[in-house]
Amino acid sequence: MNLKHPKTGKSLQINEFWLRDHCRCGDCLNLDTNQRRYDLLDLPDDITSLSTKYEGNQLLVQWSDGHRSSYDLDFIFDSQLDQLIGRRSKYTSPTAWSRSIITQNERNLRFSLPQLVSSDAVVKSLVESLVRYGIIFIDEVPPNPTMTELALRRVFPLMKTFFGEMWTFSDKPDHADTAYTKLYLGSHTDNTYFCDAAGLQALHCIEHSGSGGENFFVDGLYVVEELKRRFPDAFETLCRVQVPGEYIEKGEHHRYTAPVIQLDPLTQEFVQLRLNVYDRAVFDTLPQSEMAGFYKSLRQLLQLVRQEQVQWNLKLVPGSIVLFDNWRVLHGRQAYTGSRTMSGSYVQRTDFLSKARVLGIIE
Ligand SMILES: C[N+](C)(C)CCCC[C@H](N)C(=O)O
Ligand SMILES: O=C(O)CCC(=O)C(=O)O
Repeated sequence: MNLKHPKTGKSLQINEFWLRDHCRCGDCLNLDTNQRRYDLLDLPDDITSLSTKYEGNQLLVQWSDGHRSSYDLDFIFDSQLDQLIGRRSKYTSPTAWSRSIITQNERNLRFSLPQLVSSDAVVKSLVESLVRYGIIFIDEVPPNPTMTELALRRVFPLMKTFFGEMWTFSDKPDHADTAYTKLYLGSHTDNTYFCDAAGLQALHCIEHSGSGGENFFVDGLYVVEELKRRFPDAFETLCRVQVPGEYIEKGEHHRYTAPVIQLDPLTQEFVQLRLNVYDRAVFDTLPQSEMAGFYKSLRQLLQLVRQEQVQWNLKLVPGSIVLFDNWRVLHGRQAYTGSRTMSGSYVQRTDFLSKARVLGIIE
């Protein structure tokens, strides 16, 4: 069916089944839950429009199955792929950062717990910065798990995993993982072994009496853009090759396989960087003849990640929570001495994005 918008003059060739399937009347759509009231197979496959009529900004359709629909023409024209892609740029878009860029913007990343608790506008501003930069800090948080949880729950629900909902860790071997040691941890993203890696990760240094233990953060978006520019073959390889991540301890055996870089299939925009060289399982998803190319590509990415100019080094101090996008920002830790206790939590990706969408920050 060919439509012509009476106001904009734009024309649109529309699939009639799609149009019938997007009837917004109360018989087709539960207007309270936004769920369709019918099974797709209830609609005749050969459904056609018997008559159409423009009435102002409405399109009236009489269907061959006897149904009558009334559409807002703006709804039809706005619900198309070109509009979806165009809308992405209208919302808060990410700012890729090197160390110099992020340190120049640090004032936009810091929020205080008193401000957060007393103002919804501050909550929105925090989520905006998290979408834009992928990292924020909540200051003036009493250094204990309870207040850390209170601060985080002011913005997001928490993600429960076998590590806990809120977790506290030190070098006590509570889990079979290097995080529960004093050792160095190179830049990585967490949960490459989960089907759905945590969307956000919060870390709060509750105490540290010793040396070392500085953290560092790298913007995976910035590095992936640099990889695409400088090493396009490596970029293509890391967007395609399936890399298995694995976590094994008593009573747990998680494994998930996906590319290191995930792009939006519609817009080719960056969606996720899954990079943790430590948690890689046996790599058996490529024929040996392709291994050299893969390792070359992964090494090129890791060399970019380890550049001084992209690494933001900072010491997390008691009272300040860092909250970062675990699908984008890599984090790491210098080795340390003495007693060091960290508290934190994960937030599900879907809950992060839902909050940002409800606040009108993303599409
Ligand atoms: C954050 N917390 C200490 C609870 C868990 C750390 C998990 C570390 C794991 N190697 C990964 O990268 O996912
Ligand atoms: O101990 C830290 O500061 C970070 C540990 C870490 O990288 C992790 O838990 O994933």
